[in-house]
Amino acid sequence: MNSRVLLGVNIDHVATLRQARGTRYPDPVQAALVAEEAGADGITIHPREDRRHIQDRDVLLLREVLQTKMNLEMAVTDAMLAFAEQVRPECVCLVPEKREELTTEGGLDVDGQEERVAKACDRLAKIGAEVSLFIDPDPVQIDAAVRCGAPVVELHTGEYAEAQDPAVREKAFKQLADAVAYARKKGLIVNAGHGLHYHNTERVAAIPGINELNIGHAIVARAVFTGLKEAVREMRAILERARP
Ligand SMILES: CC(=O)[C@@H](O)[C@H](O)COP(=O)(O)O
Ligand SMILES: NCC(=O)COP(=O)(O)O
Repeated sequence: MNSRVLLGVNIDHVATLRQARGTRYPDPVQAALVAEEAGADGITIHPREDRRHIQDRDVLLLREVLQTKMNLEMAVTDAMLAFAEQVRPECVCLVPEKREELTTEGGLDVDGQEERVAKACDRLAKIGAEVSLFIDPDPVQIDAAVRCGAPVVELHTGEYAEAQDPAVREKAFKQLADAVAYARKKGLIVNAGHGLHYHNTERVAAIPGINELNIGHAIVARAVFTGLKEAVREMRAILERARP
């Protein structure tokens, strides 16, 4: 029987709500503990270079209190690598960042900056972090990830998740499913995420070979109406339904 699909809950946008007024609430640290109680297998946080949401204080406190695993998303910069060496998360996911972007727009171009990414992977492996590369579902990028020595890739599901035209969505889904199979053949652990919500996640979770889905914005949005515990439980149930 296939092992269950893991759920990584990204709590960035709890911090977005806090930063909107500069208050001390809602606290993403409290959100992480609630998400863990509700069934999250890990907590994803993305201290962006502009610190628009997650703050260093959040990361340092979470390091002390998380009971599952910390997946630290970060840009490939010396400053963020040094921060990861200070924090020592279980997992680090290297993502592209542009200050002007509303959210992550594409996957990391590993193929175009292989030496830089390989050095980052090596530096993070030395602190015992499991390194994941957030890439488009593209065999060229998957091959580059293998060359860089990353054991994990997280495939960007944005094109599938945000497609309005059914034909475009189906094409993006097939590209994603083919990329999962290709990456698995290369011996990689395959995660996925970005833009997944309560109506488009089940079929992604059902793709054979998917290890973990990282989902945040949709869970936090649902939590506004149902509460975070229920929102995580509902997403957990979708993953169980996809792969009983
Ligand atoms: C890489 C990815 O898709 C997300 O994990 C990332 O955190 C998105 O950035 P925001 O959380 O700032 O929207
Ligand atoms: N890496 C994807 C992630 O952590 C959450 O992305 P989203 O669900 O907030 O779009």
